[in-house]
Amino acid sequence: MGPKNNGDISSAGSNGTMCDEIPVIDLANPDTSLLIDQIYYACSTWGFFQLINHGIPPAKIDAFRSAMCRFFALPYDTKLSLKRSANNARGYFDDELTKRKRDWKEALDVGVPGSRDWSLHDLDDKNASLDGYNKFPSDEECPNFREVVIEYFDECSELSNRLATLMTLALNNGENDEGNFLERMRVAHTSYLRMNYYPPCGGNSCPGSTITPAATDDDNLHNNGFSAKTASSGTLGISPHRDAGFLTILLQDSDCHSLQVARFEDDDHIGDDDRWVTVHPVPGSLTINTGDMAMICSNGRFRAPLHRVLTDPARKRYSAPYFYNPSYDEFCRPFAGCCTKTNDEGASEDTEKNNKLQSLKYHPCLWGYFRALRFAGDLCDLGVEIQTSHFKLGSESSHIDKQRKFMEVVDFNEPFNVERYRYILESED
Ligand SMILES: O=C(O)CCC(=O)C(=O)O
Ligand SMILES: [Fe+2]
Repeated sequence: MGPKNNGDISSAGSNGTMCDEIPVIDLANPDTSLLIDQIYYACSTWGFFQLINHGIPPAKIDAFRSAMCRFFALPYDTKLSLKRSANNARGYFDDELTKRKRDWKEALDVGVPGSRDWSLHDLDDKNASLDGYNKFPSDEECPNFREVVIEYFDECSELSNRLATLMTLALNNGENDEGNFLERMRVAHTSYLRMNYYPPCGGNSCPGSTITPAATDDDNLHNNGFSAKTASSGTLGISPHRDAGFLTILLQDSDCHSLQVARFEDDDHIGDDDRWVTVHPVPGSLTINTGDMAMICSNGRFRAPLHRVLTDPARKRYSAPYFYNPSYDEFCRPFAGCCTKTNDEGASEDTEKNNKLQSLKYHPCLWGYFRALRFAGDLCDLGVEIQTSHFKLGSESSHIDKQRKFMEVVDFNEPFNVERYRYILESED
């Protein structure tokens, strides 16, 4: 059971309904049980919160932010030379598909090396992993970029571990029953940091482009080959999606209000503007959200919230989500503290506590399989995108069987290749 008290009166109306601002949580709060209550409330209602006093030194954030701007200002050809490919999920790209639609942005993904040793050459064989190899610009092309990004990455890894611990405490009544899961994730996480650049783009015109965004996805709208969709409120930088991993730490510009969170989830009305609440970043804060794996581990108590990004008609926007992900071979399953025990596990001994718990809602989900399918779906159309709903008990999804077959043949120390596994992956769902 989660804490009783939502712990954040600024986020709840007097009648218990939510106000339309995502909660702000102070990580330096010395009252740990209040902090845990606040995290439970935020993750189970919005799935989003803004974190202040998070402990990452402002100087490291500033250095990282300016390195990111320097990178995107490089000549297009230099960035293209770092392009990710069908068998390397890491690198530069400007053609991402979210929900099978192209986004209006450029991005660079870097992730924890397979060797977990940043001092090796990026293309060293020991650095191979399911997500591939990092592709940093050279020091001549972008001085100090690599060091600064790695420093920020390491800070995010540490902060993520701290947040994941608080989240599991929140789900287990303040008891750390999930120490093994947390420790496996700490030492073998497969996290990556995405740097995003959203060029200015208004409803009907995008500077630098003579073409209007209200075109089909396949039209070239930008000299980089972008295509865009329009929401009634503007062009979408990223279509509505949920983050796949355990949690995300998002660094965003505080003067751009482009990130929106779905307040109500009803797939029939996902495009309607009244479903979306804009995040107004508190200066110095980081925006945290829970992902699909946290939703499964929490047996559905934590939300993996839908969110989207609008472009801005006048301003450039930079953002950097750090996705904290489990080990590829981890089967994420609902924590014991969130589920009723079955009779043979001793439910009768603890009936009162059990009555407050929920029955098991999800099958275990192999993170490496989920990740591989999301990446494959970013690049090509494999059919319906994999979702946590495919792992719901009773959903009859073929993914349960496919992930078992995948686990039997996959080598997580090798870059993922869609074609090699297509015979398993192609979906009938
Ligand atoms: O740019 C943002 O604010 C959010 C980015 C995001 O949601 C993502 O990359 O998954
Ligand atoms: Fe996201």
